[in-house]
Amino acid sequence: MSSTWTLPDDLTVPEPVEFFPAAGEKLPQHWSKCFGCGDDQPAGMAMSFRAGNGLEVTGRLEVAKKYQGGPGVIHGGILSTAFDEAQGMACMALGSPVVTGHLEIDFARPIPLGSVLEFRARIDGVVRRKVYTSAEAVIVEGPTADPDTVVGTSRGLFLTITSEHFAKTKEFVDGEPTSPFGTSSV
Ligand SMILES: CCCCCCCC/C=C\CCCCCCCC(=O)SCCNC(=O)CCNC(=O)[C@H](O)C(C)(C)COP(=O)(O)OP(=O)(O)OC[C@H]1O[C@@H](n2cnc3c(N)ncnc32)[C@H](O)[C@@H]1OP(=O)(O)O
Repeated sequence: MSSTWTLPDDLTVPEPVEFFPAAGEKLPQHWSKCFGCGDDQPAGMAMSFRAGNGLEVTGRLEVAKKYQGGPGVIHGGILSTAFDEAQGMACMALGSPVVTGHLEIDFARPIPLGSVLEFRARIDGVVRRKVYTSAEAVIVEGPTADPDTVVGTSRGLFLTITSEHFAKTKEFVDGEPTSPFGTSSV
């Protein structure tokens, strides 16, 4: 791995908000039209998430045949999207919407089509509006499944935002969302 990623000295580690689900419970979608997790997005990746301990979440992705990059393996952009989603969902523990500012991925092992990936993502700490996150992925089902072998890692900086952030792009939403703005923040 080659990276300039470093955690700042003034990092603080927040407590999850009180309405964040308990460990093992499902997380709500942040936005039903989301390509990563929305159930109102037929073309999407349909990722699902559960709360972990503290500031960690776990996510699940079934690697469909349409996600192919090289012969028989996942496209790197799909894996990057899944990390983006997983680390964004970890930020739900703050109770504030976020967007990705910076994301960097290491692709450690080939991931065959038909695998089921588990993502373990967490908030490492915050500085003002900056949320530092990291994650790993393992294959939990499929021909090369091994929950102890990390197949990809990621580090990402997310920024907390207000609902104003999406005011200018609201008119471009495709169709009527099943979960409206206001209840679904990003
Ligand atoms: C239990 C129920 C809970 C319910 C509530 C929870 C709701 C759900 C919560 C969460 C789920 C989310 C799941 C999402 C998953 C998918 C996410 C995506 O894919 S998002 C799409 C891609 N990203 C964009 O489209 C952003 C585009 N970029 C921007 O809009 C801006 O650049 C933005 C907002 C990122 C920053 O702009 P500025 O004007 O607001 O802020 P400035 O002043 O520039 O920066 C603030 C600080 O951040 C640093 N910064 C900003 N960008 C940086 C970067 N790229 N690298 C390093 N530092 C950066 C700056 O240096 C500054 O640092 P200094 O405070 O001064 O120390």
